[in-house]
Amino acid sequence: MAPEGSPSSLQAIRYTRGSLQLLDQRLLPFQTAYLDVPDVKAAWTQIRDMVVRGAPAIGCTGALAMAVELQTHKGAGTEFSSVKEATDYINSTLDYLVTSRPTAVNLADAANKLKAAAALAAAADAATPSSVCSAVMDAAEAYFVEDIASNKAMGATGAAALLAAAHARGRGVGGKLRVLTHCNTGSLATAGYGTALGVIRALHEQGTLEHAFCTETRPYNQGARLTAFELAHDQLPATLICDSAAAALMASGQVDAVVVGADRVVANGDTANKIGTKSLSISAAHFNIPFFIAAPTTTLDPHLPSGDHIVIEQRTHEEVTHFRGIRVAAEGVNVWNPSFDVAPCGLIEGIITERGMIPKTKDGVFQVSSRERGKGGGREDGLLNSLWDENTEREYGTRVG
Ligand SMILES: CSC[C@H]1O[C@H](OP(=O)(O)O)[C@H](O)[C@@H]1O
Repeated sequence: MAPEGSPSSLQAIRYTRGSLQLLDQRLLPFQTAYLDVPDVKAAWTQIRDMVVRGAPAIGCTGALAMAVELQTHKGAGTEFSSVKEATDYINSTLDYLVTSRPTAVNLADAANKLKAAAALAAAADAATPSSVCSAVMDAAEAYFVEDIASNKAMGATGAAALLAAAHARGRGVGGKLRVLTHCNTGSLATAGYGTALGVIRALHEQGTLEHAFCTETRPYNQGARLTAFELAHDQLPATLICDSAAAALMASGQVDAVVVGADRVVANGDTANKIGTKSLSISAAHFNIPFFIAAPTTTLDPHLPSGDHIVIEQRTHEEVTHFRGIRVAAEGVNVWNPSFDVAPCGLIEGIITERGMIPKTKDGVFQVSSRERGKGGGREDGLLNSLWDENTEREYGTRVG
């Protein structure tokens, strides 16, 4: 099962019922290799080691790993002796999965939706362990397929938003935009097409992209290794810059808009994203360049009031001191390596989701609420969105991680 729109060489996730493989993104762009994911334990390690990365891709991987484990190791439910045994196993396994990386909310979002699917199935009159497991596998597959549909919808909304904001500031080249992005938010970070990079793809498809700029995104180099790979693959006009060159590029007048992804958008619109995003939002504000977030509603976390509540993942020293196993920093120095930082809501022009743009209130903050995640909201609800409603909010409350 591969959502259409993700070319095979850019397919981060390969799935059919009972089989899950991940493109090992640590080897890109030098080597294309897929790793099997036999169960949730393997998925936990591959997410932590960033074999797969990118908030939506992490959520999809976690959901599909649960599905594969139930199908191949639990006999699609026949191994459980009761409905309670099945739901208890599913819930505890999903809780373990969420501990692999704390900042991106998508993994917790996927876990909560699969728990909701299990709870709904378990409450049915003729519930059996197999019917509960089947509901969870269906929910996991729906989560995967819905992600690419979300990205396509976001692309269209985002392209219109960037054009309007840039033109309102008298920016653009013959109506076309020069757009700067950070990290990797494309097919390699999602089920396909991408979030912020999906907006850039949509501009290109509409003939309104003048040029794309991507930052290298130290220390994991998602930009230099992954986004540059995607832009070259799609033959988009693109230039790679060092992270430290972003403000100078803006000062040179070559940037009409900035669009980045997200790992967690909280209630007031503060947004956690790859380290360096805060700097970009401050520089964009200084140069009066519109700064947008593109994120599916699976990345919204209305339970946290503001960005200072977001857990920021700290990663290894070696990510900074070494590159592909070769030491590039002096011995004996300490390292501080937060993997994310928070763009303040006041510097964000708009939050682009598959349900449209989340508007800013008059006092310069956003009101991200669970209603963006539940029924309605402009896009035909898939299975999972119909599962996520106020009851689920009450029952599962604040997310883990
Ligand atoms: C659409 S991907 C969102 C987000 O995830 C990336 O982080 P990582 O590569 O560490 O998983 C980056 O922050 C992207 O913007």
